[in-house]
Amino acid sequence: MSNSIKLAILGLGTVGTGVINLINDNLDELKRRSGRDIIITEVGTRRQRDDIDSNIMQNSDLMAIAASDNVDIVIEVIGGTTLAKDLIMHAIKNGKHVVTANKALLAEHGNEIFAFAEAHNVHVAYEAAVAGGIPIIKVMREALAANKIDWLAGIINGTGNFIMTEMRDKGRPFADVLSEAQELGYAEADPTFDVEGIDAAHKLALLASIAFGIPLQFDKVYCEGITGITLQDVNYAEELGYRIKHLGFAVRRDGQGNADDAGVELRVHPTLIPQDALLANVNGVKNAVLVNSHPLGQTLYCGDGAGAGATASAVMADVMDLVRVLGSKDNDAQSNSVQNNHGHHVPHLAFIPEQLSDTPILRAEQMITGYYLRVHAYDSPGVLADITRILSDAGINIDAILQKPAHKVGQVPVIILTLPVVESQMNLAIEKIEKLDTITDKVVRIRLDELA
Ligand SMILES: NC(=O)c1ccc[n+]([C@@H]2O[C@H](COP(=O)([O-])OP(=O)(O)OC[C@H]3O[C@@H](n4cnc5c(N)ncnc54)[C@H](O)[C@@H]3O)[C@@H](O)[C@H]2O)c1
Ligand SMILES: N[C@@H](CCO)C(=O)O
Ligand code: NA
Repeated sequence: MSNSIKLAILGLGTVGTGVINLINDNLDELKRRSGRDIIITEVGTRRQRDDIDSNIMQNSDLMAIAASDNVDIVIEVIGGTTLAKDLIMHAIKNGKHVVTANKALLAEHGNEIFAFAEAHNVHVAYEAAVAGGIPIIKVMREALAANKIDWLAGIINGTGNFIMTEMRDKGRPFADVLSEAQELGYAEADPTFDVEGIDAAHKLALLASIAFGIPLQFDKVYCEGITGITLQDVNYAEELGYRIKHLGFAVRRDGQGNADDAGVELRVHPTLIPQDALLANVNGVKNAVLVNSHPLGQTLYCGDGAGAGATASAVMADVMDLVRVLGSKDNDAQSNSVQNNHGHHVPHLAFIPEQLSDTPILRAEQMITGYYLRVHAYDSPGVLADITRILSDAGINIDAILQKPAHKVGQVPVIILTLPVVESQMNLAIEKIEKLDTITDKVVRIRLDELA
């Protein structure tokens, strides 16, 4: 067995450069832990860079690197879903293990990529794709392997959490904080992925698959971002003892006796959560994932969700796992039983592929959540009674009501918190409220979860 493990890094942006720096900084640590020399042999870059060690081959032909004999593990960190996919498929075809941070690619094409990797007896590792440096993939696939997961909720976009935190704590404008997140290397190449919730939806699709043993179904994730959140709602929520966080939820529902309503909820959206909940106090670029499993109960995993160092940490954790797989492959090859190699790594989606289930993903109207409603009404007698009657007729329980002083002459904002309700019922109730003569604007609604 050769003592060195040869890495190729495709893409030298925030993450690719972070990986080079990590290897330089922690070379001894990596060797002491793995027993191997971890060396970068090739990098894929558009232009020659003079800050790269002259022993590393720089090449703008990334497909050639993906097939190179001088590479054991290909690290894909160019991003995107076209060339990145071709490169990963090419690497797999050429017997290379792959490490990727690319959640967009895996959420959209992961089923195909993982099947292709299984067929070629190699592994595609993706710790960096979800919650940055937090080892959530490893925890859920390995440490929680004996549990049945009932639900998970997480702050899984660092850029969004950074923006919401800075807006709330310092009153900074949205666009300013987003620019800073881009400078710090947190944001996606197209930052609408961060602020419209798409990046969180990509990650949620991955988390849900490894939680419940279902195929990746990004297209079925209900997705709302943070662009519609106003400081006014942030402040009202705080007044009521809640904080607004952008969260992803994957929840198993038994349908309460109705088989049609049994399935999995997959949703990302701003959410009011109690101020004293641990997740409410995860700020800045930090991510956190709360997992409720049986018999363990609730566990919380927290750390930096984006940035060069945190992401490189996750990429290299995958490399270290693959070093062991490569070691065992060498051993298997010696005993002519490469097939056994399957047994040396965890299934891509945590469950063996033939056991993935076809549990349905519930439609938005079937989702069950509490609500924060902001209703603007003329300050006239009976208006509050009309609103509460509509809600109670729809079987919606009110948890709290706050009537604020008029902000325009004669118009008062009324804030209502509800207990969990099926979305279709809430839609009907809001439609009726908006038809009242005393209501002046569209009802603002934000979901609410006690995280119990
Ligand atoms: N930045 C983070 O905090 C973070 C965290 C987790 C995951 N990710 C994911 O990691 C991946 C990379 O993110 P990043 O932040 O490093 O992006 P980036 O834009 O900083 O880096 C990508 C690099 O790839 C290069 N590249 C693109 N196409 C190329 C080509 N054809 N040939 C050569 N080079 C090419 C670009 O020039 C750029 O330098 C993305 O999939 C992203 O979603 C990023
Ligand atoms: N843009 C992503 C990078 C980490 O996946 C974020 O801000 O969370
Ligand atoms: Na991670």
